Amino acid sequence: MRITVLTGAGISAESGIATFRASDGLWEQHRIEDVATPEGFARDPALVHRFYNARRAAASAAEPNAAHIALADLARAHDLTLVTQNVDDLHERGGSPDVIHMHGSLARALCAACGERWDAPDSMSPEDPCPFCGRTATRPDIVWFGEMPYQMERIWEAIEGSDLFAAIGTSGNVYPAAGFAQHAAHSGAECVELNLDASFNARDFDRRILGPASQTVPEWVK
Ligand SMILES: CC(C)NC(=O)[C@H](Cc1c[nH]c2ccccc12)NC(=O)[C@H](CCCC/N=C(/NCCC(=O)O)S[C@H]1O[C@H](COP(=O)(O)OP(=O)(O)OC[C@H]2O[C@@H](n3cnc4c(N)ncnc43)[C@H](O)[C@@H]2O)[C@@H](O)[C@H]1O)NC(=O)OCc1ccccc1
Repeated sequence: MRITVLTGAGISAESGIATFRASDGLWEQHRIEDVATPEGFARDPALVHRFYNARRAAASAAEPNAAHIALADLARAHDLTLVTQNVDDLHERGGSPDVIHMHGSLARALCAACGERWDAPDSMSPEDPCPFCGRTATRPDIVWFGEMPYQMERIWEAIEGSDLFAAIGTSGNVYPAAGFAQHAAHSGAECVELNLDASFNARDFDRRILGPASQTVPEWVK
């Protein structure tokens, strides 16, 4: 079966990584405008680097959970396209061979001057020179609000060719990811969401499986 799976912060919650909209979520402690926009980075790059250095430390201290591992099993049994909004590497450490990080990755750095990318050190600062052009315009390789997500052609193609589309642990209010289920439904795919509670775009799904992902995903994959 051709399957496209979209994951969000909820799949990494049980690995101890904060989600965005929970009461103790990331957006409770930081204004999106300050830490996840190009304008915020231009205003205060040191603040933004501190924010992502802390998330990079949290991600490396975390372990993949049963939901990440179950999706690696699914990839062995089916033609799976795994798309994540998450910037952690728990899918890869959970055994998933090929993950599309549509919002970028904590593991990579990007030079805003020459566009080159390289493996990010644990801690980055505005003074870090680009190893390619030497200029100090280094940023995390993360897609911020107002920026175009990565590999969108490949994602739309996978969705249009899918028999089944599943969204796991995402609240469905950030676009274009929140529009994938509707697009999949229009392309004839069956749509299912696995979440703690119904998402903002719940109407786009044929059915939903409620509960913690580390329990529902292995059950669903079986
Ligand atoms: C706020 C929203 C309204 N704004 C947008 O959508 C904007 C603007 C916009 C575009 N189109 C629109 C249409 C309508 C309205 C607005 C827009 N979109 C953009 O700016 C996008 C880019 C958006 C990407 C921003 N970057 C992120 N992340 C990286 C940074 C970082 O990580 O720091 S978004 C970030 O927030 C989103 C958070 O959502 P979730 O992952 O779902 O997390 P959340 O906490 O919300 O929910 C967790 C869920 O899990 C569940 N859960 C919790 N625990 C568990 C558990 N244990 N088990 C199961 N489930 C669980 C909970 O119940 C909950 O449902 C993710 O996408 C995440 O990646 N870019 C763009 O449109 O570019 C254009 C363009 C076009 C041409 C040329 C140039 C540009």
